Amino acid sequence: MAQGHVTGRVLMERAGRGVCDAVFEAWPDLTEQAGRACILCGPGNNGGDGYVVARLLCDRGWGVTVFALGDPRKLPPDARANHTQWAEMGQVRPIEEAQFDAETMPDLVVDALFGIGLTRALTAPLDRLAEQLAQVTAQGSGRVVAVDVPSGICADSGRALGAAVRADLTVTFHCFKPGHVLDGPERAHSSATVVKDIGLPKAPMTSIPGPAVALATAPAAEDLRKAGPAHKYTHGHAVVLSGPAGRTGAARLAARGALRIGAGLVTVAARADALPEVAAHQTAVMQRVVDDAADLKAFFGADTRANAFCAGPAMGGGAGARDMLAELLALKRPTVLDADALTLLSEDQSLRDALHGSCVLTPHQGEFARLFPDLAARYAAPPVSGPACSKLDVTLDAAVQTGSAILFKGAVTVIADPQGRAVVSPADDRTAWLATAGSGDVLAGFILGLMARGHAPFQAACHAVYLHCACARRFGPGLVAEDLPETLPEVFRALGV
Ligand SMILES: NC(=O)C1=CN([C@@H]2O[C@H](COP(=O)(O)OP(=O)(O)OC[C@H]3O[C@@H](n4cnc5c(N)ncnc54)[C@H](OP(=O)(O)O)[C@@H]3O)[C@@H](O)[C@H]2O)[C@@H](O)CC1
Ligand SMILES: Nc1ncnc2c1ncn2[C@@H]1O[C@H](COP(=O)(O)OP(=O)(O)O)[C@@H](O)[C@H]1O
Ligand SMILES: [K+]
Repeated sequence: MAQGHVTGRVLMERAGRGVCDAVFEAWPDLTEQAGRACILCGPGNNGGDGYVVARLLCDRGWGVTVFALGDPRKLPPDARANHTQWAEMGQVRPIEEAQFDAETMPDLVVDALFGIGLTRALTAPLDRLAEQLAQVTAQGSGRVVAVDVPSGICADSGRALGAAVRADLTVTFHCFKPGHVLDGPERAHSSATVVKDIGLPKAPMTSIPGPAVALATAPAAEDLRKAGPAHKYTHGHAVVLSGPAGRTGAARLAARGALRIGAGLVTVAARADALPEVAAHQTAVMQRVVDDAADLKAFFGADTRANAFCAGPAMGGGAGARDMLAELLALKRPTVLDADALTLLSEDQSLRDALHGSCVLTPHQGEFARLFPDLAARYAAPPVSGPACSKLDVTLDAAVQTGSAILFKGAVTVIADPQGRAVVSPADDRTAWLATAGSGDVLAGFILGLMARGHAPFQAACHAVYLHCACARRFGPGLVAEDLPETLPEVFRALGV
């Protein structure tokens, strides 16, 4: 397991030390007096990390019991060396003897059964142990720390391959793996995950391994700045197609988002009967009567200054909306497709065929399933072997299928483009406040505004998701959709824009 000039043995030592450090940082009460720990060690290098943790806790005076899966003589070399070192200090008992109940539960259980090498579901007695641990910790006894990944969870996807350890804390090394940040249809298997640096090259915590996959990062301030001798058209003209009277709120939210993110001009295009409603609520946003597809073509077909469009939020269905969408796609300009536009796309193959490389589709889970039933079924099927199908995989496939950028919303959002680039935006307690009516409409407006400003579709989508989450984090609890555009100036200032 050598990596450059650092030996695998050194990395394993650092990994074990990282686990101990993270445990005492997370639970300072455990530093007050030496406690009791139970370490579950697997047949690979994850188990090797476990033997290091056993030794380090023992050095601190802890009472340590180690249970091992399989024959330790068959461990890979670094893990075997750490097993040998531990065997001079304490016992190793077969995993079959392990069991957990509230009376005998130690202060700390270390899950070092499997890490990134898990290939299939846990079998007896491990599935039983995972279940016992979940029951005992749910009653408030003991704490479980997972080394690298909770055992039973696929590190590539975050999916449970059957039974899985439920950890209070997961300590991973060098950088997050996709499984730490993606969510699956199953419940989360770790309450918290921390990354410990083990001295490998490349800055930790900024990327996740795999082909061109990264965590969402802040846009560079200069990418968002307005400077120099510009006029409003330099920053683009964004157009939002509105729904009918009584349903214009979604388009107005998107328009406000586009304006705040810096589009030079924003127009809401609405049917004549809906226009007074739009006008009553907007000042800086312009309005234009667009009753049908012919109007759309007449007003915007030749006017190439209208350089980005958004269709879908509360737009409605039916033949009129369908024809409008067909006309819009024929313009081949940067276009965000959300909500009702996605439903129209899922019902009409000719619309789908008209998608192009300047489109961004922003489905939530239900819309994704309507648009891509095969991919959704693959994702929903309970996985039994690794690497399991992930939200990342299906978003990348959807981007290839449509030839457009796909932004798959949810607590965790994944953005992918047809060239195979992908970005994952992780969830936290603050971004959970984005689960409020209209926040998706604002996100569509953010993407629209950035595309109007000249950002390429994939980049606009990535920046918009980051800024959307940053607004939620900055505003905090109580957030409603209207707050998102109004928080953007503060977020811009914090980024140095
Ligand atoms: N990379 C690095 O730089 C560093 C890595 N480090 C550590 O190494 C860990 C990766 O180690 P690893 O590759 O040895 O894999 P690991 O997770 O121990 O499991 C493989 C073993 O499990 C077995 N097995 C799999 N599924 C099974 C099942 N359901 N039921 C039963 N058996 C099953 C599998 O057997 P097989 O599938 O071949 O039959 C094989 O024997 C990583 O997560 C981190 O903790 C750190 O030290 C820091 C530096
Ligand atoms: N736990 C969550 N569940 C659903 N959406 C969430 C969650 N956390 C954050 N979000 C974000 O909130 C937004 C909701 O958008 P959407 O589902 O289109 O709602 P709406 O149509 O009401 O605007 C998306 O950007 C999504 O990523
Ligand atoms: K583990």
